[in-house]
Amino acid sequence: MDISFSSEVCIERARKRRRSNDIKDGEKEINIQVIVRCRGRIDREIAANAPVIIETNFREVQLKSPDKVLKTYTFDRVFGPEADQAKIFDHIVIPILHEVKAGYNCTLFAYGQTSTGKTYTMEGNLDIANGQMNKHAGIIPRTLFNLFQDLEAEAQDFSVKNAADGIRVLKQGSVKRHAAQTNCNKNSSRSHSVFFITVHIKETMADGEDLLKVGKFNLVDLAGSECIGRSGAENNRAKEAGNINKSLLTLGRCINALNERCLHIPFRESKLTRLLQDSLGGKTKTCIIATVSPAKSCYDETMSTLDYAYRAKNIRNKPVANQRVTKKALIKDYINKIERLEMDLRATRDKNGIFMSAETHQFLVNENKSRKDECEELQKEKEMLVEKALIDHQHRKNLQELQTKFNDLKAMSMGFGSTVSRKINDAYKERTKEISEYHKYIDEQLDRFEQQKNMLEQIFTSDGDVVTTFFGEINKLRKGFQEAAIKKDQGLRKDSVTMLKSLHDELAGQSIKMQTYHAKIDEEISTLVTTTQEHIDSQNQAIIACQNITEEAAKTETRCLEEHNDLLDNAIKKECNIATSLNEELLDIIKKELNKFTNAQIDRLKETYDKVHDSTQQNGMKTSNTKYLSGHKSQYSSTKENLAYLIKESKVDLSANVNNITKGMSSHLDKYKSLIESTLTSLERLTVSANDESSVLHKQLVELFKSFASDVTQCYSSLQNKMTKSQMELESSTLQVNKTLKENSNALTNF
Ligand SMILES: Nc1ncnc2c1ncn2[C@@H]1O[C@H](COP(=O)(O)OP(=O)(O)OP(=O)(O)O)[C@@H](O)[C@H]1O
Repeated sequence: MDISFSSEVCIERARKRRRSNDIKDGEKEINIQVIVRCRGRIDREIAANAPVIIETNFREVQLKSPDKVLKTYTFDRVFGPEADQAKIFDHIVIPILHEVKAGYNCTLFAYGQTSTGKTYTMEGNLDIANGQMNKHAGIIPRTLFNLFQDLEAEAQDFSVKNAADGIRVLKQGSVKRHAAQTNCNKNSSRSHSVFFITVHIKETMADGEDLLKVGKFNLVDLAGSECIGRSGAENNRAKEAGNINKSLLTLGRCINALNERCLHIPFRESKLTRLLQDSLGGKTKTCIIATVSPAKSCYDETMSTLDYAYRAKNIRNKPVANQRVTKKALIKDYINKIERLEMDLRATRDKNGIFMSAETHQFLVNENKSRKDECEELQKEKEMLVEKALIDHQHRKNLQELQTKFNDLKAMSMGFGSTVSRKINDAYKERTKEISEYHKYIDEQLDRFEQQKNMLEQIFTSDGDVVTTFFGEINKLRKGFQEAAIKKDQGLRKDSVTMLKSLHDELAGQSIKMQTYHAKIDEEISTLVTTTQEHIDSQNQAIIACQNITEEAAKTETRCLEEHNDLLDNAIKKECNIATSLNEELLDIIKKELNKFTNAQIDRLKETYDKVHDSTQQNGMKTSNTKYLSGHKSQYSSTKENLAYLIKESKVDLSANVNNITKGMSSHLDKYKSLIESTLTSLERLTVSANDESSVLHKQLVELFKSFASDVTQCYSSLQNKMTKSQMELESSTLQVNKTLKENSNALTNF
């Protein structure tokens, strides 16, 4: 259970200031301030000879084993066992109090394992002797004393009369705060405590108008952060520890989410984080005091506390000073609030409607409507994102197809390259073959020439001149032929080389083009893949955030409906019980009255009869007036019979009436019950379809209750009519009986 106490301090500064001096907020972002306080060893640790593993040094904490430093953490400030309560207050709290007095909202909370000194730091010893606080007094009493010291110097007007008054408020709260013994701490706090101090500072302006500056100081003493097993908490203690762990776990998750700059911070998942929402990443100035034990036995918990605190250091808040308001505006604001609360109270007392004022109901309806709108917007956004995701999917598919095509192209181009080079090789081989064949042919021709030359030389040896001339011609021819052959060969070679070169050049160009093309496609595809991936990632993130918000909204909505449902449920049950007990009481009264009446009538008749009988006997008229008496006797007995019949009839009538009333009542009661049951069923149905329109739910609830109220009124009025009718019938029967009795009595008198 979370407990919060509240106290208000109002400081009036008579100092006159000009309006132009108002502080304008810089709205700068600042980190949460994180302080570590390590206490000395407590008796239990000394008795167990627990070695000390922590060393503190101005801004550093070192976790040590006997011979080496295991880990070093740096914080805004670190205090060791030598730092007493006064030092902590002077160094940490005094600067915060200045901010509070300047109109900022500030939060200071103590976090740490059980028995590390959170409560000692926040509350300490609350005793006051001779108007002075104890030297072990913690931050809260010192804050109160400090504020009231200020008041004694300058103030004239305040709501909490003095520091002792404030400490009394704190003590009252502390009594309610659940404390129990665990393995680690004799007097362990099993809940979180939040002490709010609101300081109103009045300043009178040059024009005589009063301005109020409001600063709030939230002092939070969290329950121990230890794990259940280690603390030795059992049964209910373990359950408490579970709840504590849940809220501290949520606090840790919020700190992590803030640290990682996540879109969604799960503040609403626990009451503690809902309370501290503005203190974590909000407009409040926040300071965390992490308390640790120096003992080795607490090594794991100390490390976890220091890690937790270290993460919190990165959270950034944007403190904004509260607007100064005129006294009138503030009072008007308070009056409005009080009026709203009074209306709610009246509505609850009168049990009219749904136990809340129409304004609050309207406010809830509006809130539900805006939630519904928000849900619809989120739904639309979700649909849009799903659509986009589908497009992305298609995009991906296209990309895959493109990739396949590209691979095919690549394979094709590689195939083409190898075909071309094979063809070139083939052509080259062919040409080489052709050239070598040509060479062979020329060589053969030359051989033939040589043979023919030799032959002709033999034939023409006789005529030297002719032969010489002939051979000269032949040689000329041969030379020409050789030259032509060489030329032809060269030409052929040159052509082949040129052709091969151009083919080679063309191929090289093609290859470069191909490579460029490949590179370009590669680049395009990788860009496309990266962009698509980024796009998909961001869409996925947005979808997750959207889902979280939607789930959160749905949860809140369901919780809200459940609360309303419980409220209505209780109201209906209460009404039903009242009606049943009223009806039963009424029936009882009627039955009793009827019995009383009937018995009285019978007694009276019996009495009259006895009197008559006695007087007849006493007067001795039995013998002399036998005839006369027997006449009267028969008249009397017939009158008696008549009377008995009349009484019987009226009794029958009365019991019929009672039956009728009972029947009517029980039928009304049944109707009433079935109405309540059907209302409950509709409520359950409405709760089940919590995602349905909340405003419709509200309308239906209002309608149901209207018809319920009119049915109840009808039931009561018909009941009342029946009662009146039966009362009238009773009266008339009574008159009839009285009349008959009178007649009987007259007859007896005459007799
Ligand atoms: N700085 C300190 N100097 C002297 N004694 C201290 C100091 N800090 C804590 N102690 C003592 O240690 C014991 C445990 O402290 P305290 O009850 O404040 O722990 P806690 O962290 O609030 O524990 P829990 O989470 O179980 O409530 C108390 O007896 C307290 O007086």
